[in-house]
Amino acid sequence: MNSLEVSNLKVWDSRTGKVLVSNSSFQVKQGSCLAIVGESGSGKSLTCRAIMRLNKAGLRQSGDILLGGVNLTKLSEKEMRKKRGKQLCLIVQNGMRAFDPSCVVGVHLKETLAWHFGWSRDDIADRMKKAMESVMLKDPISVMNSYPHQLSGGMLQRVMIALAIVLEPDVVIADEPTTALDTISQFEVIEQFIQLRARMGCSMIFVSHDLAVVKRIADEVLVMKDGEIVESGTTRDIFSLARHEYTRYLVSTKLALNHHFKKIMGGVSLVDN
Ligand SMILES: Nc1ncnc2c1ncn2[C@@H]1O[C@H](COP(=O)(O)OP(=O)(O)OP(=O)(O)O)[C@@H](O)[C@H]1O
Repeated sequence: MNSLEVSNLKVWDSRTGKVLVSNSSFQVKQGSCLAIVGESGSGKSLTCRAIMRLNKAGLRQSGDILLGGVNLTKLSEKEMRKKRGKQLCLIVQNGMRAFDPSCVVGVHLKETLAWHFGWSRDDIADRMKKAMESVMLKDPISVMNSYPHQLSGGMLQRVMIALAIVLEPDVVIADEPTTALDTISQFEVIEQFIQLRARMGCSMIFVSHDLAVVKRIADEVLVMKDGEIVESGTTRDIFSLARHEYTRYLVSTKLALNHHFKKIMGGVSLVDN
């Protein structure tokens, strides 16, 4: 069964008429993780934001997006707002952008959860504390009382994952969630994403330019180039039997990089090849 079905998605710039994502169709199976890969500017973020219906005002979109059978493109903005967070959760690259810089993190979390569930302040604090502890945020109370700029990028991403644990969405969309992090935080945050999926059984779209991460986390892969899907398949097939020249280029570049890394690290590998 599919959690999410995207059919003939097109995104274009209404001012210039330029098509930025064209005729894109794909599905995310219940409980599985679909990675979207491709070079910068290939349309990965626009695709994610189109699913959330959060692209900038100058951009238009057409096509159908079914979430659990409900066509999101037919919903009013009010109905869509109820879906965001509770059923469809977007975790972005820069955690700072997800939070209001003028409020401590706890305010944002309480507002989001009170709006979706109407829980009491104590209930929210209790649930968030447990979720934060489960993603290795050691002092949840101090995290909730901190302004976003007082927390590291890795901590902010973990707060977002903790929020997703409490919201229990059907689909989590993670748009390059580790790109802005240092290597150790990247590793830790990826582990939390893997655990999030294992624990909640949610479906996931994971955008990354890092094929080692994709290999670790994704069941299926979608390769985008210039706003089009050029190839899709299981992660195993994409890495071993890529048909499209561009996919082969991506995979071979990664393997060459890994080979180099292995050489300078004396045998430690970034990705199994
Ligand atoms: N608001 C906008 N108005 C016009 N063009 C845009 C807008 N946002 C993005 N684009 C263009 O759409 C194309 C796809 O952008 P998108 O952000 O989806 O790329 P991406 O694959 O996510 O890249 P990256 O890996 O760098 O994040 C790019 O050429 C970009 O310049």
